[in-house]
Amino acid sequence: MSDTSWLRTSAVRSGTTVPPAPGLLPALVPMLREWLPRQRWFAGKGRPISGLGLVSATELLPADGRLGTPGLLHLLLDVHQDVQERMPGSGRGQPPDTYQLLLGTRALLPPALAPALVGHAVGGPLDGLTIYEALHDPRLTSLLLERLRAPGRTGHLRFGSEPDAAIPVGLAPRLSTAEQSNSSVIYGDTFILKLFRRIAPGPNPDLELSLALARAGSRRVPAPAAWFEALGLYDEPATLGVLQRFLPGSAGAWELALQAVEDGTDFSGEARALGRATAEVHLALARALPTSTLRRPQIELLAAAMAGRLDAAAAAVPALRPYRAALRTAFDDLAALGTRGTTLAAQRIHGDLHLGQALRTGPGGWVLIDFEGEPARPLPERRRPAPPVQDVAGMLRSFDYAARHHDPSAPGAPEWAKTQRAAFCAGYAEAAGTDPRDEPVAIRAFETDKAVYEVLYEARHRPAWLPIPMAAVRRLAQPPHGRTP
Ligand SMILES: Nc1ncnc2c1ncn2[C@@H]1O[C@H](COP(=O)(O)OP(=O)(O)O)[C@@H](O)[C@H]1O
Ligand SMILES: O=P(O)(O)O[C@H]1O[C@H](CO)[C@@H](O[C@H]2O[C@H](CO)[C@@H](O)[C@H](O)[C@H]2O)[C@H](O)[C@H]1O
Repeated sequence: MSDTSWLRTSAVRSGTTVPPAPGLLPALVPMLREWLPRQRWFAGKGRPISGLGLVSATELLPADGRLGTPGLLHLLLDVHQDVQERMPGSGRGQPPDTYQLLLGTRALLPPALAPALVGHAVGGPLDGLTIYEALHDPRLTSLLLERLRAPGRTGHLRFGSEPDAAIPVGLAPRLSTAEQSNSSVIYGDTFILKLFRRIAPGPNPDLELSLALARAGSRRVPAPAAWFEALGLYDEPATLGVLQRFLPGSAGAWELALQAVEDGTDFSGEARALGRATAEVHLALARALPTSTLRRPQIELLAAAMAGRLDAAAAAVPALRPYRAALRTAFDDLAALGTRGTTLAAQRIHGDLHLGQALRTGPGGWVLIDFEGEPARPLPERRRPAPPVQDVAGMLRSFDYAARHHDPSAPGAPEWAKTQRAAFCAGYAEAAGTDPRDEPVAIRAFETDKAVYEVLYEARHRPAWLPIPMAAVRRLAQPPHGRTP
């Protein structure tokens, strides 16, 4: 029998490593070690886990040990991994990543885990309890919604909501099957709860920006209704989850674009509308949140960071190495802008804009989601004002992805992508009053930076997709001529 006393602990300070003493957590550790890397949202794939440390454990529903009665355990867990290049800036002494886990605990036999939960066991029995991924258990995800309906604290968890959020009782939950970096539960086609998997101190921009936009009256984002965060563990609260309006029947821009490529139908009207929507979001963000001006030192720093990311990506992905010098010129040209006295306007932006982040609620009715920024970058960096052309470049890259998805070397791909890219920029210019194509140096630098990120991302997560950003790398390595796209 294992000791479950740690289950009653409301929090353990960060930095505590799992003691090699008897107890449920030490017994759970080998199972989590094996289970974590198999999860879609686990960002540290390919690097061995060298240690796990408990940051906090909160029982949202105590496991009382009665047969079949589930308990809900909220864990924040530090995952230490052997150092290997991951993103620039990472090196020896790299801090652990903190992950959020929601675990169901159920006494077994009889009844054993319901068939729907069997494939989601983490392990056990430990102290008579089987441990499983709670998000597959509707009893537990319903409980989570109930908790969000009632603002207040449980241990180190604080639940908050918008004053006018009307969250009905009894909405049926289902776990989203979308390929995503986090985990989402949909409640009755009315709300969607995103649970951030990798946690950092400070407001998560997905909540921060969508709340600012919704409060400013923007209809280009699903309005947040409630959220929860970890308190008292870091200098600042850490956002753990956000409940937003679900857009039933919406269609993803990525799927619509792929369909258009396959059918050979025109997508430029939608691309133009998407450009307008992006510009509207940028204008609203610039009004609602702080802006800044990037001058020579900041522009040089920006270019140096891009060059650093290129070096780190080239170290990790050999296919990138022959293009490194040529790609580098894009960043040198950006730095030269600063040297010549050009300034760049910076503001809060989406930070990881691509077709997968836009949902269409009707013809031309685009809504943007997932304002988290690039998940691999540190949170303070993701919250810093940046030139809005970064988002434009992200979307331009995405049209290229859609064009090459079926066949990376399809002869029609460059032309299809070029048409959509031009339409997107035209739509953006209509709403913003400034045309991103008038900033070719910045666009090329950001596009190159994004393509480099994608090479690393695909090498890690979807090696079969690597030829898509590699085609862009070859294009971007050519000397620039004139306006983009
Ligand atoms: N408000 C919403 N309404 C409808 N579907 C949504 C909504 N928010 C997210 N989704 C769906 O969930 C998927 C994943 O959401 P996203 O915020 O991008 O998660 P992640 O950051 O984990 O990648 C989206 O691609 C979309 O299909
Ligand atoms: O949506 P996420 O926040 O999880 O973003 C990550 O995953 C994306 C893929 O799911 C990745 O996007 C890349 O692939 C897309 C097609 O699947 C394509 O539309 C994008 O242009 C391309 O960058 C994104 O980079 C990554 O951060």
